[in-house]
Amino acid sequence: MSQTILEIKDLYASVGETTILKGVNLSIRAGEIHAIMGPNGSGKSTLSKVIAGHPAYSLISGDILFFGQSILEIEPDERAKAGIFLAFQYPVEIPGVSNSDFLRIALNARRKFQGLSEFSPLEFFQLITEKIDLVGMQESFLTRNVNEGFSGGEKKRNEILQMALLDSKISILDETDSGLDIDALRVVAKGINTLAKSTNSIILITHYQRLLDYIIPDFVHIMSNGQIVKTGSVTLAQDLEKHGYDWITQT
Ligand SMILES: Nc1ncnc2c1ncn2[C@@H]1O[C@H](COP(=O)(O)OP(=O)(O)OP(=O)(O)O)[C@@H](O)[C@H]1O
Repeated sequence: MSQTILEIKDLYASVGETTILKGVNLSIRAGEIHAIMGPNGSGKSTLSKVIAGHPAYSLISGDILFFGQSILEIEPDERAKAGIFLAFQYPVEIPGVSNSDFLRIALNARRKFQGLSEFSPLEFFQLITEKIDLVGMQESFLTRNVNEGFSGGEKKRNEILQMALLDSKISILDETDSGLDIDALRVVAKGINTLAKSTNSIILITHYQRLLDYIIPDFVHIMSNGQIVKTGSVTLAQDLEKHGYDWITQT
């Protein structure tokens, strides 16, 4: 059986006085793709941010193990360098920083952590020109400031470009499909499928079954009120599309 990359044990987390995650359990092995669906406000993004170590969220109890080691005391940037990647639902703009510099610095920080040599700007340029093809992005996006003036869909592609470069162990893609037109959805899904390997794992947070026509998950989880209330195969997403979330609470 393949190695467990991420294990979430009975996780409770809050924002201020409000408890949002109320006992999440999830285990993800190498080579697996997991989709997380669920109604608005059920805690999907919160779960992704807690895994990444976002400082706005406080852990109440439970644990998050990455390759068997608790990461609760590890800073967000160290989690990223160790191979936890989060593609944001709302990617941020960084004025004054070119996309190319940002991506090179992020990649070199990860490589340094891995004990690998850092890429020079020229070496990086050769690598990035291969990777932009994967997400169907034009070279001109590299010299623009990070996400500044990018359309919604372009920002999402840029997140997948980061994923392609960083070669993380677990990539959490929070509503990467929202804002993508039909052609872009196909391109991005193809890119994600290319990046899915037997040595890494992917969590797709999505509202739409159509994404799962292109990227077939091994498991579909439904989150409701801060917990995973149902787990199944891709047919669970198809059933949801037909019957809506009320069907879950009635079954
Ligand atoms: N920083 C915050 N401050 C206050 N409330 C928050 C914060 N982050 C999350 N919440 C609340 O926690 C609940 C869960 O939010 P979350 O974004 O995790 O849901 P979601 O399942 O991802 O929703 P959606 O499908 O709409 O993106 C919501 O009620 C939200 O308002």
